[in-house]
Amino acid sequence: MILKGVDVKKVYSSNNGLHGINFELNSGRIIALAGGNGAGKSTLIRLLIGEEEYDSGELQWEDGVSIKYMPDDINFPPTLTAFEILQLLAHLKKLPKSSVEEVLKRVGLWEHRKQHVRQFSKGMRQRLNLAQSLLGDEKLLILDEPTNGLDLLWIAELKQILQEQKELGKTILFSTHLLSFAEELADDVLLLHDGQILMNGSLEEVLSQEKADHLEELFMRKIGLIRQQNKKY
Ligand SMILES: Nc1ncnc2c1ncn2[C@@H]1O[C@H](COP(=O)(O)OP(=O)(O)OP(=O)(O)O)[C@@H](O)[C@H]1O
Repeated sequence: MILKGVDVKKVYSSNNGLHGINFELNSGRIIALAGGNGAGKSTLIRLLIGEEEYDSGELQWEDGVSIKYMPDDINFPPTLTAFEILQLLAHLKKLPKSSVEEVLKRVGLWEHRKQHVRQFSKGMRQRLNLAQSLLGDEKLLILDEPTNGLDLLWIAELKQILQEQKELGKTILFSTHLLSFAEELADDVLLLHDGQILMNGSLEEVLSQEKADHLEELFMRKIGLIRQQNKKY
């Protein structure tokens, strides 16, 4: 297990956030952190990468976990080229120059490496964002809504890229509100709703336990139940 979350609580003044969640993330898996708007996905990611402190509870990390993060948006310096940006990052991390070429080729930006980032489309910026997250050999790769701005071809390519990263021995956690995407890619799922966990475990187990064919069906069923319960009180 790479991480165990015990009663992790982070509540904002709005009374929203994460209300004491318990979960387990297993190593070497692709994990979907799924849920609708305001479910608490970004909040959890901020706690995992240490950008924010939790109010109470505990994150019990396996020894020596290093994290690489792909934010949902990066403001790259607009006057630098894609190559210059990645070269700078590789230099800071003492990575070989060849790693820059490798990741730029993998995200289809090698031909555009000499272009300034301000000329990039949203999808190209997102692929550069993905490329920076692929530089290095951190054990855990956390991606915040990685499909944002990607077209159908690149969403398919993203799935392959993340599978390749898993084959390299990494653990991958990605957030999404697209349950079909989560289902196509993930081994495990952590499904949040209103700062609570609806489901956590292997996708196969979760679906068979709940006798559902798809995550969406299961999600709608659970949400329906929650709404009914709330009506009663
Ligand atoms: N800094 C903050 N101050 C107050 N409330 C916050 C803050 N950050 C998040 N929240 C609230 O916490 C809840 C969870 O937000 P979060 O951004 O984690 O959800 P999310 O699952 O990432 O949603 P989305 O898919 O819309 O990005 C929301 O109700 C949000 O309004």
